Amino acid sequence: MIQLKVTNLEKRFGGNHVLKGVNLDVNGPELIGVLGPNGAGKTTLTNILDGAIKPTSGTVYLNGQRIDQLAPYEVARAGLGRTFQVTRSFRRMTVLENLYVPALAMGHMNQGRALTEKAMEVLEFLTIDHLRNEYARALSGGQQKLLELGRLLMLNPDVIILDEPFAGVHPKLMEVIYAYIRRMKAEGKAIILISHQMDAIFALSERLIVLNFGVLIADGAPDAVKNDPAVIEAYLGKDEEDAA
Ligand SMILES: Nc1ncnc2c1ncn2[C@@H]1O[C@H](COP(=O)(O)OP(=O)(O)OP(=O)(O)O)[C@@H](O)[C@H]1O
Repeated sequence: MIQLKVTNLEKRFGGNHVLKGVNLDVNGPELIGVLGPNGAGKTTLTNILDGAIKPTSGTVYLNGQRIDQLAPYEVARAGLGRTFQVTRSFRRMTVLENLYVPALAMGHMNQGRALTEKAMEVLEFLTIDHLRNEYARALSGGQQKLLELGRLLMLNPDVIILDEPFAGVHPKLMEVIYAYIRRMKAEGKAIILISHQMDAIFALSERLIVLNFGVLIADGAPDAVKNDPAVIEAYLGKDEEDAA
C-alpha cells in the first residue's frame, strides 16, 4: 500500500516559524483535503513534500524511502507528483509534446507508439485531444490546468498533490477535474487536495486536515472537522461570547 509519512516537520524562514511539528500519515487509496487560512503553511508543506524546499527539521518518508533531502526530480522518481497553484507548462511546445517531456525525463517509457498512445488516451480523458497540436501558450487557464493534470497522468505517481486545481476553472472543466480525481483514487493513489473551494473539498475528501499558523489543528472525517471548535475559531475568529 502507498504510504507517505511526515514526522515532526518544522520550517523556519529566519524568525518566521511557519511549520510547527506537523505529523501526517497518508495511506493510499485515500483523498485528503487540506484547509487553512491564508499563510497557514499549506504551500510550504507542499514545497517540502515535493523537494522544492528543505525542512528545518523532521522527516518525510515515501513508501519507506526518505525523501525530505532529495531534489524535486528525485522525489518525482520516488513517486510523488504535484500540480502548482500557478500552472507551469512548456509554453513553446505543443500540448502533445508537453506530455512527452516529463515521461521521457523520468525514463518511464521508451519513445514510440506506447508513449503516443498513452498521451492520446490522457488527452481524450481530459477532453483536450482536439488541442494536441496547439502550443501550450494558446490554451485557456482551465485548459492549462488540465494539461498539468495530464502530465501527472503520464508520470503515474503514487502520491499526487493538487494545489488549487479548481481556481479560475470553467464549471464544465471542473467536472473533468472531478472525474480525474476519482480516477486517480480508483487507481489506488493517495491524493492531497489543497483548495479554498469548500464545496469541492467537502464533495471529494474522505479526510480533512486543517493547518493554522503552522500547526495541524485537526485531522479526521470531514463532518467532525467541520464542527471542531478549534477549526471554527481558526476560520471565524473568536466566538460570540468573547466578542460580547
Ligand atoms: N520563501 C519564504 N521566505 C520567507 N517566508 C516565507 C517563504 N515562503 C513562505 N513564507 C511565509 O510562510 C508563511 C506560510 O506561507 P504559505 O504560502 O505556506 O501559506 P499558505 O497556507 O499556502 O497560504 P495561501 O492559502 O495564501 O496560499 C507565510 O507567513 C509566508 O509569508
